[in-house]
Amino acid sequence: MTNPLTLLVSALGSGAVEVVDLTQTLREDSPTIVLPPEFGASAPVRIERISRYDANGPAWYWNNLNFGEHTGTHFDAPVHWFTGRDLPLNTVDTLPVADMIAPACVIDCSAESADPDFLLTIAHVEAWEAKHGRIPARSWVLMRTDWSKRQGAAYANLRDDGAHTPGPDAAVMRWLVDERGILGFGTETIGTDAGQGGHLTPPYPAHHYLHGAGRYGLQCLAALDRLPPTGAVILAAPLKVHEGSGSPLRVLALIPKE
Ligand SMILES: O=C(O)C(=O)c1ccccc1S
Ligand SMILES: [Mn+2]
Repeated sequence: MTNPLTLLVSALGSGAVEVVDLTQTLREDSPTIVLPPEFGASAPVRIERISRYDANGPAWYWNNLNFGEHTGTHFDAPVHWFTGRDLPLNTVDTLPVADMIAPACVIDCSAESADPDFLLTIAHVEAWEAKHGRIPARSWVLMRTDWSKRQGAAYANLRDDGAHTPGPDAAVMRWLVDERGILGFGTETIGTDAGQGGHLTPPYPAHHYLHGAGRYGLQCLAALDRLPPTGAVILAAPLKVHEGSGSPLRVLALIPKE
């Protein structure tokens, strides 16, 4: 039998499988989640040059990096939320590596997301399933909003009462986890939850139900408009940080070309 990895390498070489980068560049101006002022805050991204072929290092260029775990395009592990705090293998350094490669279902909510407070519901997902088939267990569900096309303040979309960005409602997150057994939920926005998700019941339902079931989140994704509704395979391997709750990472999609 042909080694399936040989087939994959051949398909990559011939262009039969395209690799798409779903990652936003991690920069000093990468936005971080804004929580109510009484809570701790993520550190801003710092890229501190150590040397660049100069007196501090004549033949080499390197930097010190300083950033919060939940910055830029990043991965949420179950330990990140209280509902997942006591689960086994719930940190980025212990979660099963087999979960780092998985298929994706992409739900296009780009039109609806003209309303920054749009919430994805079960009805939206059932309408998607009527066209594309049932969401397979252990799949990523990626909510395409085209929010990654926004720049600066329009991306964070902060108002006096916090961020206004689209996301899932509580019922759909419970349903995706309990009835479809998804591996995780991914968004283009700064959180897997809607910007006003703290006012839903339970608060931040994507975090609540995903991590309570030992499932994962991906945030600040890009280029979801380049993915088909089904058929893509996602590579998402967070940094192996001791007892980490999440990490910035490179997220890649393998897409079969017709
Ligand atoms: O996981 C995140 O980046 C995120 O959205 C978040 C981080 C910390 C506290 C609350 C939230 S809601
Ligand atoms: Mn996060």
